[in-house]
Amino acid sequence: MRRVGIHGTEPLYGLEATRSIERTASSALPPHTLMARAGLRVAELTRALAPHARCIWIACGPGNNGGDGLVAATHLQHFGRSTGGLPDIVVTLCGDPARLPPDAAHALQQALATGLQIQDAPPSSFDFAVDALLGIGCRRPPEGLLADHLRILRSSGAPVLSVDLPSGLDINTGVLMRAPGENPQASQERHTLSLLTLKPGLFTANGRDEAGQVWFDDLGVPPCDGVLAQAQLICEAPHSTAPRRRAHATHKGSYGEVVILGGQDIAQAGAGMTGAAVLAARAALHGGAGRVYVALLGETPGEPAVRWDPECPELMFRSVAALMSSALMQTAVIVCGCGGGDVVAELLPAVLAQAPALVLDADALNAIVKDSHLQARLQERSASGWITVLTPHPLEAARLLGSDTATVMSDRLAAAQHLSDRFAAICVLKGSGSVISAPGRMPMINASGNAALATAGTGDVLAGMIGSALALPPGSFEQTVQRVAGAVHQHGRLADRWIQTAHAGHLTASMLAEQAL
Ligand SMILES: NC(=O)C1=CN([C@@H]2O[C@H](COP(=O)(O)OP(=O)(O)OC[C@H]3O[C@@H](n4cnc5c(N)ncnc54)[C@H](OP(=O)(O)O)[C@@H]3O)[C@@H](O)[C@H]2O)[C@@H](O)CC1
Ligand SMILES: [K+]
Repeated sequence: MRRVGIHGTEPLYGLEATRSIERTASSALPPHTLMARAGLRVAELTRALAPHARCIWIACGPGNNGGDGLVAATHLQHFGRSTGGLPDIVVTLCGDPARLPPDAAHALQQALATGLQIQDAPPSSFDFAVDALLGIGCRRPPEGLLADHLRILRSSGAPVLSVDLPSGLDINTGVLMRAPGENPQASQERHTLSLLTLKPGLFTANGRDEAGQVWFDDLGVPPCDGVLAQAQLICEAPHSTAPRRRAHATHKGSYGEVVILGGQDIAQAGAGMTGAAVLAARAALHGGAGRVYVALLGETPGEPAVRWDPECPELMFRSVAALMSSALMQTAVIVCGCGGGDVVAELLPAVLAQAPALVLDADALNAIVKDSHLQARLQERSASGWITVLTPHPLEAARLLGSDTATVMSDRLAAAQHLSDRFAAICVLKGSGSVISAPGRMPMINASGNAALATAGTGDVLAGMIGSALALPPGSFEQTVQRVAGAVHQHGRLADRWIQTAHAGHLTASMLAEQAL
């Protein structure tokens, strides 16, 4: 058993693949072996997480997830007896014992034979709970007595260990089907022990919040040949642009150029968004790009409102006209959008036609939604081997796909992949558990980051960091995708470090940009 999210990458298996691995492993082992292993692991983790608990509630459901809970309860009761009777183990079972599936029916039989009693109701108070109500067999919102138990479990505030998946969480999408009237405690300590496979739903959409700390045990089953993972979890940056990895005999030209095109001036409709472009530019610079340029949109020709950034004098400001006629359009990574407003639409035909490496964010994405010609130009870029990275948040992704946010959030992996396939681009779908996809490749889910990033401007910082990652000398397309994933991961890691080092106050985007390494 191990803690997940610290090192390397992890394959994530959806429902079909997990069922297939389960079938193959079960048929090669004596009956009930997998459940016996699963229940023992749940009991061991429970003991490790709650060594001083006086009352542990094990809430079992009507399927094999409940069977895991029954095996765990049998072990915990045995451990308790050998250590003087504590903790008190209270087991409930939602479901008709006569209709349990064979593995769970066997687990019940064994449990009763050791003297375990099944209670009619949850304990009035408990200091640790095991959620063995529903696992990968959940297809609809929890209902009946099971929903009642889930409500009690999630509103109690006591720490919870979920077996395999938090009950009601969709294995593939991470969408939580809530019990009616459920009022979860956001501060509740949560753990999930994923069995046999790690599942994509644990790491995106509602998954991160519901699962808490994820643990994994493969139940002694090696990865199966021929069973395809649905996604890959990125727990560590695959490629770093950190300066400490630089060779000695290099110079600024070795680390490429980034141009930020955005940051609408306040003279434009009275809505100034200069800060968005500056944040992206600072992030690109701190992220390691050799030279960073900024071209602000909507300034009066000949009278640039912003000539330099006193807090970051390394940034080089250019007028849009000078930039658009310069060789930078071909040699630099162009990051286009960040606070660009409506003006950006006028520039996009030239940008799409000239920039071999392009990151499109925010207003640039919205402009593309409105113009089918721009969409066609965007699609055509990959034929020349040009790189485009789209960085939508869920609403921008919905607009690009002609759907709505709820539909995007109902299957984030599919939405990102759909965008990549449709526009022949690398897509970073932002939000909890950002998804990185590319045409014809397995999507990735980023494991780093936290709610400290939920503040204005952090998306601009990400666009700048991606720009600096792409500014390195070009590699294969696969390397490019990995660099984008590395930048996304690093962006999340900065926020993780921020909360781990107990900084006072909120993380702002400019602080984030300064640390972008
Ligand atoms: N077999 C093995 O090798 C291994 C299996 N393992 C474990 O088994 C788990 C999968 O077990 P599973 O397939 O029995 O599904 P599970 O999640 O327990 O639920 C099915 C039951 O719940 C019911 N139900 C569904 N939705 C409901 C709702 N909303 N509200 C109320 N009821 C609802 C559903 O009823 P039905 O839909 O049939 O009417 C059915 O009775 C897996 O996650 C892992 O923990 C591990 O030990 C590893 C080895
Ligand atoms: K569960």
